[in-house]
Amino acid sequence: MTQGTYKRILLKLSGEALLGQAESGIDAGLLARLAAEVADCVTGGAQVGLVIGGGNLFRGAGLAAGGMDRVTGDQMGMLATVMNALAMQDALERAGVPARVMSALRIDQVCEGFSRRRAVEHLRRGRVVLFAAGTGNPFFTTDSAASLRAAEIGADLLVKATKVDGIYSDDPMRNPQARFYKRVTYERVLQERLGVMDTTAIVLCRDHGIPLRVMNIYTPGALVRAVAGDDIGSLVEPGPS
Ligand SMILES: Nc1ncnc2c1ncn2[C@@H]1O[C@H](COP(=O)(O)OP(=O)(O)O)[C@@H](O)[C@H]1O
Ligand SMILES: O=c1ccn([C@@H]2O[C@H](COP(=O)(O)OP(=O)(O)O)[C@@H](O)[C@H]2O)c(=O)[nH]1
Repeated sequence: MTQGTYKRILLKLSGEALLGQAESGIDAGLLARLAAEVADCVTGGAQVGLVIGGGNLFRGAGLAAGGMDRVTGDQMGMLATVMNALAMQDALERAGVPARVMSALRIDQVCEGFSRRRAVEHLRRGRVVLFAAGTGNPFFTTDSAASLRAAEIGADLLVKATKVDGIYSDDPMRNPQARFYKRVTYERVLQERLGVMDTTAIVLCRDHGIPLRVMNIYTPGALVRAVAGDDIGSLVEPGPS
């Protein structure tokens, strides 16, 4: 990969990781650092779409485990992603980068509704677009929303910034013996059920030929390097398994 390979990227930020050192909600310092990194990518000429999870606030599956109706829980999870997106929009604008939240659920007094054409126009004008409320449907995840939006906007890279350094042979949080994969095919991720991203998201990336890079959200400078085409974290790409 050469420098500046990627012109339009979709970045998926873990909601859960936004907790950082905070006891609940969002770690303000971490948010500001991430916003500064996104700003560096934009200054460097990349168009950036962002999907933020909601796991620091609510997850439908967790609420359902406590007895709540699953669809209601997922709706709360989607609204949680809107809150995170608003916080990031604010942080980006304080970092000097214009940004627009577009929600898959209509909340007209708070942000724009999602429209692919308007999203692409915002990106062309140098605005970061924050795709909030996931896909707008229950039973999906923000990983799937990230793949979906990446395909819709024609992103040439999807970056998943999460709590681990990349993709391993097993969950590295549970199995310290897990082997790190620098490069891996979509097929292998699916066949070996490598759990770093859900199956729907991986299949969408595979079917639309979108390269996927998985990297650690806590590594300073990692995003700028990923956008510049540096071999950081793990890369999922087409090819024989
Ligand atoms: N094979 C694997 N390689 C890497 N991470 C894995 C793997 N299997 C499970 N995981 C776990 O997946 C997590 C990332 O997915 P997820 O919990 O959906 O996070 P996020 O909040 O970023 O969406 C990692 O923190 C890691 O513990
Ligand atoms: O298209 C979507 C995306 C998200 N969610 C809900 O929003 C929650 C937060 O998203 P996610 O778990 O993907 O966040 P992350 O793991 O990135 O923090 C999910 O658990 C779901 O309950 C949903 O119902 N539909």
